[in-house]
Amino acid sequence: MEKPADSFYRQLPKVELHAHLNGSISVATMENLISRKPHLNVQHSMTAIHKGQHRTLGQAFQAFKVIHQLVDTEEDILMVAKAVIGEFAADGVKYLELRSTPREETKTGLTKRMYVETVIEGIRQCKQEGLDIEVRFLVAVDRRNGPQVAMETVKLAEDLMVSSDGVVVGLDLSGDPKVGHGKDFVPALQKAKNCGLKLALHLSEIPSQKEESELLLTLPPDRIGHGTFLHPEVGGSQSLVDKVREKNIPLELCLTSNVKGLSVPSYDKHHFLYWYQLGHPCVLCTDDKGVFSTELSQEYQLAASTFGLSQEAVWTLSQQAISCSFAPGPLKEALSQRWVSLRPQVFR
Ligand SMILES: CNc1ncnc2c1ncn2[C@@H]1O[C@H](COP(=O)(O)O)[C@@H](O)[C@H]1O
Repeated sequence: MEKPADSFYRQLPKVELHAHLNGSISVATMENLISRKPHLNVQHSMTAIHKGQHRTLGQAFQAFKVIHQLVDTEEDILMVAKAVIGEFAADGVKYLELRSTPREETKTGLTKRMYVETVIEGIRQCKQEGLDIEVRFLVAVDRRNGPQVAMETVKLAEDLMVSSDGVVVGLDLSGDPKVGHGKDFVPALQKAKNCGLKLALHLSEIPSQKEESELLLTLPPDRIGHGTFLHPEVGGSQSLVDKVREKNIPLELCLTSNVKGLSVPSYDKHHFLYWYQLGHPCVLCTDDKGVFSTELSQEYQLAASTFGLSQEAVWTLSQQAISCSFAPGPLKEALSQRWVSLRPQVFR
C-alpha cells in the first residue's frame, strides 16, 4: 500500500459505498490465501497494482480471475469478508456497503446462495465481535454473465433481502463494461427495484456507453458508480448530466482506481471536480482497495490535496455521504449523531 494517510484523514469518520469484496483484499490477507493454495503459483503482482503502476481496466479484470481462484470455499469467503470489514473499520469507516457477485464453485461445492450467506455471516460475526462499523450488502450482477443469470441473481437478492434481517439492501450492476449491453439487464433491474432493492449501477465507466447510460437512467438508479464519461467535456452529453442532476442521483467516485486503471489521465483531471463544483452529491470510495492498493482515508487526502479542499470541506463531504447511503432512516440518523459526537476529537 502507498503511504498511510495523515491522522486527520484516518480519524475522519467515513462512509464507504463502493467496495467490491474480492477487489478489497489486503496484502496480508492475500499472503494468507496464497499460502493456503501454493499450487496456484500466484504472485502478488498478479493481484494488485502497486505505487506508480498503471494497468488498463482489462488488465485489472485479469486480477479478479486470479483472486477468484484463491477465494473459492466458504472458509475463504468468511475469512476475506471479516478481514475486509475489519480493515475498513481500522481506517475509520463507520458505515460500509460491501458488494460482491454470488459465485458457484463446482470444485468445492459452493453455491451462490452459500456464497452470499457466508458473507452475511461474516458481517454478523463482525457485529457480534463489537467492531465499530455498520455493514450492509449489495448483491452484484456481473454483466459478463448475461441477462438470465442477472434475473436469477435478482431472485436470490430478493430472498436474501427478506431473510437477512436488513443486511441485504440493494443490487449492483458491474463487471467488464466492454461486455454486453445494459438494455439486456433492464428487466432484471426493474424487477429488483420493484421489490424494494436499491440500485447502484456502474454507468459510463468507459466512453462508448452514452446510449446505455441514457437508457439505464430512466429506471432510475439510486446511485451511479464512476460515471466517468457522463459529462460533455469527456464525450458524454448535457442531456445525461441534466438527467443525473434532475433526479439528484449521487455519484460514487473512486480516484485511485480510475487513475491506476487508466480511465482518467491524472488526479487533477478526475471528474470529481466537475460534479463537486456543480454541488452534486459525490461520495469518495475505494472501489477495490486491494487491487488498487489504497484506503478510504487516502482517497480523502488525495481529493483534498488535488482539489484544494479545506478540512471543513472534507468533513462535509464525509458527512454528506451518509444521506447517499442505503441505510434505513433510523441508522442514518444515528450515524449523523455519531459524526456530531466525533467532531471534537477529529478537529482537536
Ligand atoms: C475497476 N472497476 C470495476 N468496474 C466494474 N466492475 C468491477 C470493477 N471492479 C470490480 N468489479 C467487479 O467486482 C468483481 C470482483 O469482486 P467480487 O468477486 O464481486 O467480490 C469483478 O469480477 C467485477 O465483476
